Amino acid sequence: MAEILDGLKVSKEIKAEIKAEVEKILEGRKRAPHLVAILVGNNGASKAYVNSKVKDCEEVGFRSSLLKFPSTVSESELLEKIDELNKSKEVDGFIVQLPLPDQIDQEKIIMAIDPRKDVDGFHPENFGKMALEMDTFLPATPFGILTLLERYNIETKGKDCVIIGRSKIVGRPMSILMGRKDFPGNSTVTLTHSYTKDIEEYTKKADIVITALGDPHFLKGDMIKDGAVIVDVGITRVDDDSPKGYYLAGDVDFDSCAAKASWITPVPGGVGPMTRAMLMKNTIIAYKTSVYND
Ligand SMILES: Nc1nc2c(c(=O)[nH]1)N[C@@H](CN(C=O)c1ccc(C(=O)N[C@@H](CCC(=O)O)C(=O)O)cc1)CN2
Repeated sequence: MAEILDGLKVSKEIKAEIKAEVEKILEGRKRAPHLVAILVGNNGASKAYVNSKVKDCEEVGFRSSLLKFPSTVSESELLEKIDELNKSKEVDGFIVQLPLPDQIDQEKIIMAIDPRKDVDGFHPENFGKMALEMDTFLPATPFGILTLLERYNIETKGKDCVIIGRSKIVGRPMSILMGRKDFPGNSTVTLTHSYTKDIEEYTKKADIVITALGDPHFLKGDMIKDGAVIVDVGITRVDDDSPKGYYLAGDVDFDSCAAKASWITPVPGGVGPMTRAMLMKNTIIAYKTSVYND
């Protein structure tokens, strides 16, 4: 039976470490780190994620601002706001919550963010630096997974790692990070996706499987090998009769995989809270490296 990679517990530890760091910083400086979040539209999950990021800021002692725009907002309005945030001496980092409505070109928005304030690590300059093993902001979800593996001392060196899903914010950066020359990394990585002929052929041989496809209960126990490490990034809201009206489903069929794996992340309480904690980490890095906060 697998042991749990407890993202909720580790995220609390990380936030406590950041809080202590902020308290120390504030002894000698004028202002707290400031994170701004831009939320466009009414997507229920996006609203919940952004609100939880604001709550995390309060918890660690950051200042936060939530800027809400209607789903009809124009691209130029958003670009104007981004320009303002780029120039502001009061803002250390900001994020634009994804996904964005269809009329907005996501790439244009990401390209407009000053890489020094891009605490999501999505700007091509930061993505490139990540690939080149240079110091930069790592995208929060992959950063969270690496940190979770590190805190549980999961060996990744020389392991076969299969990633399912090649999204720009999770699967693709994760595939780069797992193959980098630092810890945790040094894995042999296979990035599988919708055109992979037989995913099972890969997952059955993998020491580490990271699923990020958003297909509830996709990965079953008979698709993995004994002792594998299973990391579940998927969080899908599935409608049900509960008071909330939905439950959260991971990509992993938890019971059948937990029976065979050595380590496994739960949903909720695994990768999600780690994503939030690493955004706080990136924000304090942005604050410390900012030219404006002395
Ligand atoms: N600008 C960004 N947009 C999006 C990102 C991102 O990193 N930057 N990632 C995802 C969503 N995401 C962060 O924004 C995110 C996902 C999940 C969680 C989380 O805490 N999940 C909890 C369950 C929460 C719930 O009850 O719904 C868990 O898994 O335990 C936080 C953030 C897409 N967009």
